Amino acid sequence: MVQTDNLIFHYKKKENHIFKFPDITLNEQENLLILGKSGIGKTTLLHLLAGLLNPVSGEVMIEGVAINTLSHWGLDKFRGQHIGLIFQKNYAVQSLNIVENLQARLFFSGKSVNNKTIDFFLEQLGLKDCKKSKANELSEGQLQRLGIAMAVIHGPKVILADEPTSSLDDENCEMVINLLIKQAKQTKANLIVITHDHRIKPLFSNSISL
Ligand SMILES: Nc1ncnc2c1ncn2[C@@H]1O[C@H](COP(=O)(O)OP(=O)(O)OP(=O)(O)O)[C@@H](O)[C@H]1O
Repeated sequence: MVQTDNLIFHYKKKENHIFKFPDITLNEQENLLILGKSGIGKTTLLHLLAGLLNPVSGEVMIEGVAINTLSHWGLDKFRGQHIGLIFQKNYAVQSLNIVENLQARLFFSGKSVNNKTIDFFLEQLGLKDCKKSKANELSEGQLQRLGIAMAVIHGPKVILADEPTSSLDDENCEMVINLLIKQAKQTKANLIVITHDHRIKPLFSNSISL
């Protein structure tokens, strides 16, 4: 479950540029697409939802926990266990191969490393043939799909995706969104995608525009 209440934010260096975000309420298994033009604050909202930024006022509740009340350490732990983040940039460890990156992700979220689960995601995301390739040997599209696998492999309750399809062709775009929707359904998670990629709008029944 995800709920926000009166979220207001500004960056320290831009105190007169105030963001006021619409309230979001997502019950179990509800997904949301957040649309909006470049620079409107989509990534900012996603970072507030992930607790990477602190609101000036207002609250973000995830699975009944007001995440902004957690300690720095508590928030890191909560995020590692319950939130799957897909960034515009990929944060895979460059010197590790695909399988090692996924093993590390599972290890750091406190989940047992299950090679069957890893193989399942590699198959679904079309990464099986390059599973021994290091991250720095992958194409942009392959890196983006690795980022998606890293975000969902530990079964988070909330999946937050920032432009997950920006470097994907039409075929991979639909495949990735369908996989995210399927994964969210399987683990009864909420999926929130922010984008200005209008190809994915028909795949969501629930959307807001900033
Ligand atoms: N760390 C920062 N410090 C100051 N201003 C920032 C910072 N990050 C973003 N901004 C500003 O906040 C505004 C919103 O940025 P944000 O990245 O949230 O927009 P966006 O809707 O995600 O854009 P895009 O679709 O281009 O990724 C922009 O004007 C941006 O310049």
